[in-house]
Amino acid sequence: MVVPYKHEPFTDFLVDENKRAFEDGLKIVQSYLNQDYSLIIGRNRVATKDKIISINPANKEEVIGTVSKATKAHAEEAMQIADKTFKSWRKSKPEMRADILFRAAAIVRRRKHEFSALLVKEAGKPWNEADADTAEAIDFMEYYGRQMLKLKDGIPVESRQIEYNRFHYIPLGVGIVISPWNFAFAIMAGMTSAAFVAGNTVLLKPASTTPVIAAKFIEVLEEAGLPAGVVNYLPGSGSEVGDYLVDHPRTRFISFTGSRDVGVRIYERAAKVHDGQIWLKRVIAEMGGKDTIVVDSSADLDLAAKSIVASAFGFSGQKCSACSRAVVLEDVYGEVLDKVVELTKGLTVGDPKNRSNFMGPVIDQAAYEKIVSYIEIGKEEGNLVAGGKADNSKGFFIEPTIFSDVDEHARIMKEEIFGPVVAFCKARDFDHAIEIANNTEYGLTGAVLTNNRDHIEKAREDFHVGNLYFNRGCTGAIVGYQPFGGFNMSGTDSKAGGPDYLILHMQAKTTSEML
Ligand SMILES: NC(=O)c1ccc[n+]([C@@H]2O[C@H](COP(=O)([O-])OP(=O)(O)OC[C@H]3O[C@@H](n4cnc5c(N)ncnc54)[C@H](O)[C@@H]3O)[C@@H](O)[C@H]2O)c1
Ligand SMILES: N[C@@H](CCC=O)C(=O)O
Repeated sequence: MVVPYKHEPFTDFLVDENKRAFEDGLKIVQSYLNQDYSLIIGRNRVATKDKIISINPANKEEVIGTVSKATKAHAEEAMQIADKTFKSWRKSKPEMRADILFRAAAIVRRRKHEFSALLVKEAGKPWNEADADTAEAIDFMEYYGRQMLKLKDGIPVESRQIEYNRFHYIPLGVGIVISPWNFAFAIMAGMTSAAFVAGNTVLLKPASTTPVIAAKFIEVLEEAGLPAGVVNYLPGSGSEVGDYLVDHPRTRFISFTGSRDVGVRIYERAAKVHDGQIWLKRVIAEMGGKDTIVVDSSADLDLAAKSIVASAFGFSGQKCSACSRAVVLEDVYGEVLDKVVELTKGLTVGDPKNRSNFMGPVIDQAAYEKIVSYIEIGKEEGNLVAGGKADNSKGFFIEPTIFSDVDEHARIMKEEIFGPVVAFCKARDFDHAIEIANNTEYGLTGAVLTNNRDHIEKAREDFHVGNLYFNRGCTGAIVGYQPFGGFNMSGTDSKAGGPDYLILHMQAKTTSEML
């Protein structure tokens, strides 16, 4: 009997023992920096000449690892293996597949701080953010394993006396999992786990900035007993390997998390039926956000300020759920802004290997340039009241930045920046605040700070986001507690870590036997 699911607790780093354990994790990771990682295609480790070099975004000189880079030929070989493996894997017992996930979760839990330390180095995550990423990876494995056990016998349907009807779920086939770098462990592991525990085989293309954590995850799956060929590891260029696999006629589904533009491209390409293709591909896409915290006149303003700061600047604002817009009712606007500026001035930015730094770097040069260009746009569109400086001499560091008095239609109020930049906008009244909150093409997360019950109910009905929070920040959904995913251009309305997520990786079959 499997014990009921509970989310993995976060580590309290004020406890000396935990702090030391994390420092040990950093030492372990340091001992295996700069190793070479091969592609994994079926049973074969395939080393290529062309490499992806994963670097530490806080220290560009430090190489985390070199990773073989798949070509289209490797993608084709992996597709054939995955397709062949599907023939046996689809018949494997769901209990066995779930057990592999439970074992994998246990292995990661035992090496938790090592995995988090790797995220500090490879993704530039501060300790607490890295700890939460690893905890979420564990949660996804534990949760999806249990969901599979719930779904394995299907759902009861009615039968007449002359017949026996059954309704159960069967897997889809080969799935392409394309994951982002920002939850380099949790999202990559969650998408992969959901796909294979449902009985599919997988070609995993991790983000090119964080391929090493994905390689380590595959090692864990192997140790947990996952047969060769079920999950194949194929780092490579999105436009080359990604397009090839998305277009492939044997691809049955694509599970993608990343930016709006790449998501739309995949969605469009997947809609085309290629020669030899005998199904319509399914696309599960989780995309960007432009997330808003609304502060009502009745709110606890200290709580509001803390929530904005944590949601805007945690992990340097590089969360799809990050608060990049604070919409504040005019009578409390000045007070909230002052409090947020004050808290922000106390934040430290630096190498996340030192626990004292609240914020680390942004992920790479391209992200750095994009964010800096939005800071320049912000200077035209609002008043710079905190931060604004950036330094990429050693790593990609950008100060937490606040713009005040930004018009509701300004670009920094509409476009995803994906960095530590928040725009403040004044609302006339609560209805106006919700109108502003809904005025982007996204619909991922949002929060409302209020003590007005009518306003809570209005927001519940009219604030059109997949994850809406009251009297807290807008980041930090927990698997199984706050299923996560957005509306409109934030994706295909799926909910990762929710009770209906696994079904997206399966198809329902009805059988009816005459008695
Ligand atoms: N909704 C969510 O749950 C969620 C979660 C995390 C991140 N995100 C979003 O992800 C973005 C940040 O992540 P990112 O920078 O890694 O996104 P990205 O779109 O640049 O890349 C995501 C993945 O797609 C791959 N890719 C790139 N071009 C491709 C192509 N033509 N075909 C197939 N694959 C291709 C990349 O290599 C990477 O593995 C932000 O927009 C953020 O909001 C959304
Ligand atoms: N699930 C995470 C965000 C994932 C996207 O980056 C959160 O709720 O903050």
